[in-house]
Amino acid sequence: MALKLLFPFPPSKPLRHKGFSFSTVASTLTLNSDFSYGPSLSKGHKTPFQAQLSLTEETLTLGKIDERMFTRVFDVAALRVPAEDCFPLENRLRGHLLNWPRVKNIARVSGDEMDDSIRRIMRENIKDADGLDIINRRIDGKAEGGGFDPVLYRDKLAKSFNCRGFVQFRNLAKMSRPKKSKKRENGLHSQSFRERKARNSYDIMEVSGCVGVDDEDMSGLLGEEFKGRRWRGSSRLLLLDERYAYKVVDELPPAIQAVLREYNEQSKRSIFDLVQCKLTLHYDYWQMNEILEALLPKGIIVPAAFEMVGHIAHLNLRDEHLPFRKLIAKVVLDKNQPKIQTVVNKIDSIQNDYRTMQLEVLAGNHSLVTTVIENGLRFQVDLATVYWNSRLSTERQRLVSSFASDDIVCDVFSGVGPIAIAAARVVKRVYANDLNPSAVDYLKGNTILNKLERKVEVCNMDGRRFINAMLSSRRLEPITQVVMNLPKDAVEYLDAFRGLFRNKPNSKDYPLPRIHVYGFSKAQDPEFDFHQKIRIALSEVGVEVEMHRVRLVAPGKWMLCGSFVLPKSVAFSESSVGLY
Ligand SMILES: C[S@@+](CC[C@H](N)C(=O)[O-])C[C@H]1O[C@@H](n2cnc3c(N)ncnc32)[C@H](O)[C@@H]1O
Repeated sequence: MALKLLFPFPPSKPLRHKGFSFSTVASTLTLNSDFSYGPSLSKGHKTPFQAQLSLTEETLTLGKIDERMFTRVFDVAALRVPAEDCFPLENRLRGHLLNWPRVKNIARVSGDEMDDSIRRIMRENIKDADGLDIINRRIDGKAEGGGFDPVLYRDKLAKSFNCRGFVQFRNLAKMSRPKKSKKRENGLHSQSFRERKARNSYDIMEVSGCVGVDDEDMSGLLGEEFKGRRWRGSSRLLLLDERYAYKVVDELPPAIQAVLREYNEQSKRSIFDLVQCKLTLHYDYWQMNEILEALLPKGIIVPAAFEMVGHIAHLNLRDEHLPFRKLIAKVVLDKNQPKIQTVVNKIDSIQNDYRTMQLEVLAGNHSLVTTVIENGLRFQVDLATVYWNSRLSTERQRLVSSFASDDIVCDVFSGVGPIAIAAARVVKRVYANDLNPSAVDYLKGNTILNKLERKVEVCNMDGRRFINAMLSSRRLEPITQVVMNLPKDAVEYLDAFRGLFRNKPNSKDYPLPRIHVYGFSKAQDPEFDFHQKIRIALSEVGVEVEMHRVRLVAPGKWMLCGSFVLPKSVAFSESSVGLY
């Protein structure tokens, strides 16, 4: 956070208190009736320019936000203290300092810094009222005998050059001028978020006036003889709690009064002032919900959450939000960059075979290809063509943690491979399949991305055919785990296991796989309901199923995982279901 402090404005109307003199600050302040702690858009005051700004149709429907509308100015009191006393005092005054989120309570004062070597020279040379003139002459290289001090020389050079070259010799300056960059438009709203973030300037503060000590007075630092001179030495502002914004010293808590008294009386170098500042908070300061609350029409619930898939924010907006979807997306993007680069909204519920979503890109770049990191693995996905759901990450972890190193896993509906590839880290071998050719392409890519391609064999066929091929094959090692993660339909595929083992050699001793099948249930007793569905699909009553509730996908609708060992009666059944 950088605080830009402009001061001092000439104080008006002096007050007096026990040896200190104070000034009130001329202000156009309108006190607000919002007494909650901390800054808010409804507190503070707007600049006269802002008063002319209003919400436009463009803002609401196209999401073109004039960020200047969100600038708010707050009056804050501060102690202006010598820089070196700042940290001890911060500790001592804890509880009395400003405690606003993301606002530091120590503020830098522009031009407050004095180089140590200058300080030393000041001490050594300034013995009388002409001392400053001597210093000035030394800076300008006109000092008698002394020559340049390296620090002062550097200072002088800094005045002759700037980043574009020589300040005074324009032709020479051209030679050292950096390449032209695009001229920035005027106004904060035109700067990109990154630029401002880089400069850490989401809150900018100005000192509106200085109460107590004449700013031209240097006597505190250099002794009485320098009263009335310009320089004051390094200082910082300790921002006081918002309760003290309009207080004079008499009204401050004893702890602060004691500090002021102590330092002003004891220290000859004291520059302790009570000053009144204007703390200006900009668009970047405010949180997503605060901005949306201010922008959306009253009565509309502010969307509070979104799902993140790599760099993509995935909104699930209600109908009432749809007219403002671009505005909402713009705020989501602004407030979550650079993590979020694209904001999309789901247009329709998932209905197609490949379980892909219909998405509308609302803000940011239009690429729906992203990389997701899940449990230390990297997955490339294209949300336009494949299925992905980050909310299932815990479930995938739970499932894979039940696998052993000698397992051979079949993932029937593997998508881009979050289960198959995670399993490949643990087990001996994985066979992964998906009907969607695009998912299979990404699956192959992801096995390589995670350096597990040698452990994963990828297939692109219908699930039923895959089950048949894998489990009835005589060439393959026995499959020990089968994952069927297609909650809408997977249970319907269980009949594919009927009779698959009847032709195996030594069939009666053949190890039977453990099947993990996913499904939904809206029933009162979801476990019972899903168990019934499994029994019916297997045409077998005596099957013991271990049930796990994965998550509530909609009010009253559970996603479940049923795990069971394929019953012998099903595996060796004489009747089998054909491939249709
Ligand atoms: C719910 S997704 C699960 C993907 C993956 N297991 C995951 O956790 O991300 C279901 C997947 O099954 C695939 N699918 C749908 N019908 C299929 C079928 N008949 N045979 C094989 N795969 C199918 C879809 O393309 C989709 O990738």
